[in-house]
Amino acid sequence: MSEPAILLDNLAKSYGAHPVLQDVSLEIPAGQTFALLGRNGAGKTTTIRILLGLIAANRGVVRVGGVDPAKQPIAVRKQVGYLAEDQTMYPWMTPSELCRFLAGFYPTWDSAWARELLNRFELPLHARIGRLSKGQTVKLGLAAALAHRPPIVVLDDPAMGLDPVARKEFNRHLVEHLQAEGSTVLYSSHLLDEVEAVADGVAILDRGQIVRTANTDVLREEVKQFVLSWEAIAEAPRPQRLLDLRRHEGQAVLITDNAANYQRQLDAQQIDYEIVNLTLDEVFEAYVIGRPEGWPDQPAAAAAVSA
Ligand SMILES: Nc1ncnc2c1ncn2[C@@H]1O[C@H](COP(=O)(O)OP(=O)(O)OP(=O)(O)O)[C@@H](O)[C@H]1O
Repeated sequence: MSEPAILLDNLAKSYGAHPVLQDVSLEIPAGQTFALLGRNGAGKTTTIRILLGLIAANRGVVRVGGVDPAKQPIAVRKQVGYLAEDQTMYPWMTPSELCRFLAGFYPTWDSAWARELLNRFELPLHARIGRLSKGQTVKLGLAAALAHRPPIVVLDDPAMGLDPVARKEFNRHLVEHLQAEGSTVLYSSHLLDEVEAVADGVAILDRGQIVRTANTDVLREEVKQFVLSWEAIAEAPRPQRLLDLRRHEGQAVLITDNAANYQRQLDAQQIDYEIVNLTLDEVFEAYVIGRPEGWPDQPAAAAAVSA
């Protein structure tokens, strides 16, 4: 098998005594678009900054295009197009001047491609960057990240602060680019619905740990909601991997990421249930805010627990 474009193995990072990443492992094959999902403070930016060699991990192996960013940060930056969460660009420059400036740093800078990206994103070439809207600034950041034709693209929450239409437009540009270039993309976000249209795979990061890595189709297939009567739940088996359990209007509403297996178990016991497909947003919520506690052992306990 060929080497993954991005590899993290057993990564750990603390700020002082505060652990931020613990045992983070991830492999992104070349050519894939991968979303790193997590709530605010989950550790997405920290992971990305380690990947780019901007900060060092305390433990673990990191390889970007086969290179260790802690040892060769410049070699990594040359093959990565990076859009930072909080990009600071010189406000007095124009997009056209910024491109000329950046071209000096990247031997592979493609001026014709840069110009085409600026046109495609409908950016004014000669307006001061400080005068651009938030959406235009993000698009300029994307153009700057892509214009040296990097094999790997890392985007830290690129759609943050954009309105829904601008986010869709941004994603459309991104998808078009990906189809044209075949780059590997790591994309951090907490906007699931949009990620769904773009990503081949996702990793869900929760409080510094990866709680699930999967292809988006697999996630939708494996993670489902079951609704059964609260009385039935006392007789029903507890799902092997229960992510959430709520009581709602006399019914048990539960989410498991082993849906096919649980369905077989319920069928075998002839327990009535309804099965509900979830959006990627709901899947994400089940992993990061699901509460699997409160499974009743006996009918008496079942009557006592309520959401
Ligand atoms: N330089 C720093 N010093 C101390 N703590 C930090 C530093 N940078 C980040 N942290 C802490 O590390 C944790 C993870 O932060 P990080 O920015 O990686 O999260 P994130 O998932 O990118 O969040 P967001 O979606 O809000 O950008 C947070 O608790 C944050 O306060």
